[in-house]
Amino acid sequence: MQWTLVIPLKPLSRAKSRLADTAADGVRPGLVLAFAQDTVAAALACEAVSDVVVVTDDQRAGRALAELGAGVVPDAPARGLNAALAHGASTVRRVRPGAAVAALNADLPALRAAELQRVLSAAAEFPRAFLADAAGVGTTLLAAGADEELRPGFGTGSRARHRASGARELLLADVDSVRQDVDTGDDLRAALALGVGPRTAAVCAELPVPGA
Ligand SMILES: Nc1nc2c(ncn2[C@@H]2O[C@H](COP(=O)(O)OP(=O)(O)OP(=O)(O)O)[C@@H](O)[C@H]2O)c(=O)[nH]1
Ligand SMILES: C=C(OP(=O)(O)O)C(=O)O
Repeated sequence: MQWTLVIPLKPLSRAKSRLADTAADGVRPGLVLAFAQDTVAAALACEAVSDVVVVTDDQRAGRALAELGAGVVPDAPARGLNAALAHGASTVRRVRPGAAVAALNADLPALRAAELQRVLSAAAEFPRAFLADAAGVGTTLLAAGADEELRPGFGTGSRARHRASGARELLLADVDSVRQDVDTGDDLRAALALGVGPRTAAVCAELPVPGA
């Protein structure tokens, strides 16, 4: 089964406020962009991924991610993360009705294509399925097969919300790189320990990140 990934990205200047103590205002937008570039590059390298659509109003990020091969859709609803994801999924399905779609966070700088492949293969067994984040509270991926609405419920406590919505939780071992989202300095250190992509590594080399 081939998937279209829908990746939401806030305007860089407002994104990842919880990383303010790790990356100052002057460097944080570049770090957030590097996370998104490494996420998109790994996603596009996954055999189960036919294409990637980024939902963002950020011009700089849109250009950089299009250069990697992503499609870019403006965040037309401007009503937050879940509205952006629903808009991305419906934009994909206007062009390709019945496409299998999966929402993936843009803050997965350690993402490995082979691990994403395993998650998507497992997701293909269910109408809707999701993967919990490393903290065990949130979600990093929500998948909807052909003819299923995505019905995204991302945000604080989304693991319980997605489970309650009837989506199947994927209980997989050895997919840490798909679970490791980066919200805080500790998350960044955990991602660096897993091994981040080249763009994040380059930005982090300039940061005073203990453990880097
Ligand atoms: N297009 C779009 N993406 C969003 C929006 N809100 C969050 N995102 C993205 O959704 C993903 C998960 O969001 P969070 O992990 O909470 O990221 P964040 O909002 O930048 O982080 P904080 O400022 O620390 O809360 C990230 O890829 C964000 O860039 C939104 O309103 N529109
Ligand atoms: C967007 C989410 O959370 P966080 O803001 O913790 O990344 C989520 O886990 O659904």
